[in-house]
Order: sequence, then C-alpha cells, then structure tokens
Amino acid sequence: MTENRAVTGASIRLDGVVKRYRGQSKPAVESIDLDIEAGQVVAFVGPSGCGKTTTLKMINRLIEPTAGRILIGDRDVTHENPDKLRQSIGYVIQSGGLFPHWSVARNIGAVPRVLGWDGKRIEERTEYLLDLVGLDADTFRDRLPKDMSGGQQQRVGVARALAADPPVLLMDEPFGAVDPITRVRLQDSLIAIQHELAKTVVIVTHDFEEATKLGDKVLILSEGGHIEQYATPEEILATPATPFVEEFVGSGATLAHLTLSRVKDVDHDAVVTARVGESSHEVIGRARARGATWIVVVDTHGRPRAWPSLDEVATKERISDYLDPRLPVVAPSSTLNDALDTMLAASQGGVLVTDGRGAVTGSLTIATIMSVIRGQLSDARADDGHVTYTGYDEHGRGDDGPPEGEVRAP
Ligand SMILES: Nc1ncnc2c1ncn2[C@@H]1O[C@H](COP(=O)(O)OP(=O)(O)OP(=O)(O)O)[C@@H](O)[C@H]1O
Repeated sequence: MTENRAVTGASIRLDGVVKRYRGQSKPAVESIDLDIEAGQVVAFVGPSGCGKTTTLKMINRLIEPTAGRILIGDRDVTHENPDKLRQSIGYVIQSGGLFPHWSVARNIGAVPRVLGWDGKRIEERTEYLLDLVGLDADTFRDRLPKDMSGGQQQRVGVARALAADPPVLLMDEPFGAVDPITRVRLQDSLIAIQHELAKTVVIVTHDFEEATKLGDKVLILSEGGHIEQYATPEEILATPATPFVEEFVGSGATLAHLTLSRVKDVDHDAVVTARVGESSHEVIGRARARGATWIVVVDTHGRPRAWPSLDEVATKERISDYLDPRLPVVAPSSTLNDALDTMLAASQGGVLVTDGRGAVTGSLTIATIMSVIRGQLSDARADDGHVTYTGYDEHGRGDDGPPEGEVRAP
C-alpha cells in the first residue's frame, strides 16, 4: 500500500511492553514486542479480553505501561508528557466520540486550537478534512452531532483525529456501531484516505474480515497479549502459524479469501453519465450509440444520484434531479463480498463503482462477481469442502431476490 506515496506516518515500536492492572493476578499484556512500519495499517484481532485495547491505548499512553518502551519514529515516548504525546497521535473510538454540544467545525478544530493555530488556518483545515472524509463542508460545518447519522458522526471522528496532521492514527473498534452497509462505506473511505495520506494506522477490531480488508498486516493476539501471528492477510490465510490461528480464522477462511479479492481486481463495465437538465433525447441517443440500456445521473462532482433506464429517461424532456436512496455503490477497495452484500441489500443485480471522492467510474454486475467467486470456491473446496454459496444463480436472482425485471444491470 505504500508504493509511490509520500509516507507521512511514523513507525511504532513496542519493546517488551507489559501491562499489569492493579488487583489482577495475571498481566493483561505479558510482554509484547512489535514493529509497525511507517505508512502501514495494522489491524489487531483476537478473542475478547486478549489485550487488544490495552495494547492500543498504551501507544498513546491512555493506559500507562507497567514496563517496556514505546517508540514513535526515533522518539522514545514512554516518559513524554502524555497530553503533548496525544496531540501528535490521532485517536478514533466507536461512535466518533464527538463532543455533543459542539458543532462539527468546533469538534474538528479542538486540537488545532489547543496548539494555537490561527482561525483561518483551522477553517481551511476543517474544509479540507470534511472534503477528505466525504462530507460537504457547507452542509455539515455548523451541525451538531445529534443531527447526523452514525456513519456521518464517525466520518467527523476521523476528520477530528486527523486535524493536527498526526503521523499516527489509533482506531478502537471505529466501525463497530454502524449498520453493515455504512460500515463498508466507512472502511472504503478509510482506505481512500490512507491511500492519500499514508499515515501509520493501528485499528482494533473484533471482525477478522474487517482486519483482512483494512490491514496491510494483521496481528492476531491470544490471552495476555500473546502474539500468535503477525503477518499479511494472505500469509495468515495461506499458512496459519499456530493451531490457535487456524481455529480463530476457522471456517471463515474460505469466505475470507473473498475479502482479498477487491472490486478493482475485476473488470468493470463502462457507464454512460448525464447531468441534471440535459436534453433526454440527446442523452438517449448517446446511450444507445454505446449499447447502454440505462444511464447514471451525476451531480457536478460526477457523484451518482440515480440510474434510470432509458425508458424512464424518455418520460421527461430533460434529465430530472432525483436522489435514489437505494443506489448501490462500492469503491475500488471494496471486497467482492462487500459488493455482493451491497447488491443484495439494494435488491439489485449490479453496483456502481466510485473513486475516492465519490465520482462514478463504472459498474459491476453480479454475473462478473459470481464467476470470480465460483472460481475461488472451486479452488477452496479442494481443501475445505463444506462451504458453499447456494441460492444465487448467475443472473443475480437469489431465492428471495428481485424479479428479473427489477435487475438493472444485466
Ligand atoms: N481497567 C482495568 N482494570 C483491570 N483489568 C482490566 C482493565 N481493563 C482491562 N482489563 C483486563 O485486561 C484484559 C485485557 O483487556 P482488553 O480490554 O485490553 O481486551 P480486548 O482484547 O480489547 O477485549 P475486547 O475485545 O473485549 O474489547 C482483560 O482480562 C480485562 O478484563
């Protein structure tokens, strides 16, 4: 993930770090040695109580280590002033953790204000960050968190954590409290942001699939903060280091392989786009010339708003503005599993693919995904015969799926 990018992250090293909570007979973290490369995303996974959060919070010293050293870049921060340290480490928790009575802009500007930035610089930074996390600054700048969805609040949480441009971002179950489709979008946003900024990101998650999707490397811990395996998702799936890892990855392994295949790895179909107000006649002519039976209506930034059929377009003289709330959209970094979930949630036979800023770049049909999955499953079944994807045929109709007529993408 780090090639061709200016890495703005810093390496992290835990050197014999121990945490013994008062009154506990066993240490929560026995002694951990860990090197995280600058610009990488590392996901911590493991069963409940294994010490993921304790390890994470020792990096910014929200929890003080009992022994050992913590280095960020070349800096030994074990004894640095913890408040000062936390100004240089972004921290994101579940549900955003925003101050409820502060506007979005005030929340984002919290650390820069403490650092003494002038108002104009904070304002510019806020605009940049809102755009980066996919929120329109004019719409959201003055909102209170309670007037936003969980996913939007979490986006602001990420913007706030990045406000002072810290080299390190720590995330504790950041997407645990949102619905599955919002979760996919937030994960894809994080991947796009990380692609742009190349911070060092450490993320705690309960979800192995999320860990393999987000992590350049995954750290699998067992009780006492014991490292079972620290490797790339591919390595963990191909060669689990211990019986514990094998069991932890378990029967999810075959499906986890699907999380390694991304939307960007398969061929997309081109789409015909049209702006609101264009002549329907002209748009239909353009679409027919390219063999399309439907088009994508986009806003001025190229973001999709609806995907009407040519028959629907023909009912109006000009392309009308309508936001389809069920529009299924994925990012290049979405996994094929995400794309399937998104299609099924929207009862559609295809999805639109958008870039990091939300502009549409193509579409993907269920038939394409199914053929990739079928190939992977037949490979995987050679050693794991009991996982099947039943109920969906190559036309995109599941047992409970939509009638064929509703399936937009053929
Ligand atoms: N403040 C505390 N005082 C005493 N023990 C604690 C404290 N915080 C955590 N522990 C214990 O330390 C161990 C590790 O906890 P930690 O929260 O780091 O685990 P985790 O892997 O993040 O768990 P989960 O996935 O359930 O959040 C657990 O046994 C927990 O009970």
